[in-house]
Amino acid sequence: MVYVIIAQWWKLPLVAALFYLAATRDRLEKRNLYDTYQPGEWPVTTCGGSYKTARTLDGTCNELTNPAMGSLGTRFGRYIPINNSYGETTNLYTPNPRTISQKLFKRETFKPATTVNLFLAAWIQFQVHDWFSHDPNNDPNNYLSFPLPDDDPLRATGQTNMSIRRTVRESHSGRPNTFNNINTHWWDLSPVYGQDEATHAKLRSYVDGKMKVADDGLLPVGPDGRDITGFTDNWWAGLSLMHNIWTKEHNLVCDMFKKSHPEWSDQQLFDHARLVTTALNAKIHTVEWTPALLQDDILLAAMNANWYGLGPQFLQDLIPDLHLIPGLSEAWYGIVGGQPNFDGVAFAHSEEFVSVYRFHSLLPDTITIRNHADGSHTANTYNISQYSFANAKNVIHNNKFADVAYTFGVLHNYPQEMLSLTKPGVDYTLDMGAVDVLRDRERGVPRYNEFRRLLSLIPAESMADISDDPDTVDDLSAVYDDVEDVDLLAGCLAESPRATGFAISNTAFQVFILAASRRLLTDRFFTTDYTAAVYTQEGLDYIKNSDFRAVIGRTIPELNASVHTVDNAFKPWKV
Ligand code: HEM
Repeated sequence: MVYVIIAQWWKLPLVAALFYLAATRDRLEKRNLYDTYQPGEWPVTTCGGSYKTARTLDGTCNELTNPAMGSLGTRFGRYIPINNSYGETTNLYTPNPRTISQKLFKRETFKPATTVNLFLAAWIQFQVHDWFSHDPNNDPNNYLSFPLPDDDPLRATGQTNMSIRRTVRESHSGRPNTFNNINTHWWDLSPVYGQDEATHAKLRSYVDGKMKVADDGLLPVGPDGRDITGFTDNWWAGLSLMHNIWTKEHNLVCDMFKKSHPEWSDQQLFDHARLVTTALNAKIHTVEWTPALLQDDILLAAMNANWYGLGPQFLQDLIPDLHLIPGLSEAWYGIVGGQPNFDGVAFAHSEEFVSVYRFHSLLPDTITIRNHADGSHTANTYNISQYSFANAKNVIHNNKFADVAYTFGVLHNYPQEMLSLTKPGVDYTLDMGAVDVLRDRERGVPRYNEFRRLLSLIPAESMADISDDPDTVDDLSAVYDDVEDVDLLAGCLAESPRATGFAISNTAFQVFILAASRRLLTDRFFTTDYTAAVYTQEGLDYIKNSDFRAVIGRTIPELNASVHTVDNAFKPWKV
């Protein structure tokens, strides 16, 4: 099939745009999926227990022809050819990552986003932790180190260099380094449930399938000041909120199943509740979160098609899916409940996928808690260090839980980023802008223009091709001598025009197109086993009839009215 690159595809009429996005996805699936395991390298795993009808803790035994696929600790894949994925060496520090952070990422003026609330940021980091993480401790014996620019304000303190630990990696002869995902790749709510027996055992009450909560109904807090839950790296109040909400939701689903299946064991209740809670989370991300981030009619239709299919429900009900023509079947009935498709490559998240989720600019400098009853501001304001890591507990436990959640629902201020972060256990201050840039270079994610070429987009010939805003072009030109040097993150943040309503660039969007379908299409529990036999009909109906407003309303009943003032819980609630 001939593929013509249409730079501003969002200007096409709806149906033509949907065809174009489908063709783009098909092209990306054919050209941009690469396994970093060579034949014979995949770990060997055997399956036991209830793996056929329940998700395993470590993600093994989802794809039964390769039970290690997507499991805890396996390698990231790539969306670019393996030979293009060598980490940078000669230009690793050029231009200086600190210059990019200070000159391009540090915003001087306040830029409020008025169309989404703070749940949007908390939600995506929660999902990111479900999908991936590199080893947060990195390599204590191996540092990346570069001199600070001459005019850097940090020089006044006597500091001359900036150092960060290298990512933990595996070296191979004759091919690029690979990096392991310390989480399961599957979309399985592992941050809530834990991914190893020891962690998981601490989280379970072992009564009626439920997860442990303290007397106040919230997650217990551990001696390190963080909630006792499955994954707490880069912890902050937003993550605590998400983990509490989804733990409560799991327990409510257990109540539902306990009523209809009083004979079920604790484990049966847990397994079914996990399946339902996990699928509901994936559905909300697909048909609510993504359309809130990318507020565009074409995108809304495309995301709904991924989950529900384009066919009207009554026709889908009349004619069961016979899976006769796979592509057509998926378009008409949706991915969920259909046949899996790996496009010949084992499922794994990719380094390029990690790169486009570097959304640190979504974080607010301060959060002022508001009273959910009347919208008034309380006296409790927290800056980043006060709402992050162990301090997150002060936000959650020194305020009413409903007030914190309400604040996230109505807050829509996204001012500056965190360019001097102190992380417990890390012996240096993190400039997250510089770190984000350097990590991509270290892990062999190409610079902006090369990335575009490899993902079938037209590369920029000059800085003016990246942005149609003259000030942005000037800023880029002040830092980069050559358009080929522009880093992926810098280019994506600068890129315009964008599709109407899009909070991300069209370049980053290519990765979304590929990954959004793939993480559903390759998972047995979203495809062949998304059935009443595995989930129960009650479970499938529960997923179908719920949205994020329903989850918030159920888990924090005080907010049921507030969250229903909007048609999508990620849009600012009306005060
Ligand atoms: C206060 C909240 C947050 C803190 C304290 C935080 C901190 C960090 C730190 C310390 C790292 C690792 C840096 C390194 O590579 O050495 C990191 C990585 C990352 N963060 Fe955040 N972050 C926060 C919020 C967010 C949010 C809202 C997102 C949105 C998606 C996000 C996305 C990422 C991604 C994609 C990575 C790369 C992960 C990897 O390398 O596997 N973070 N963050």
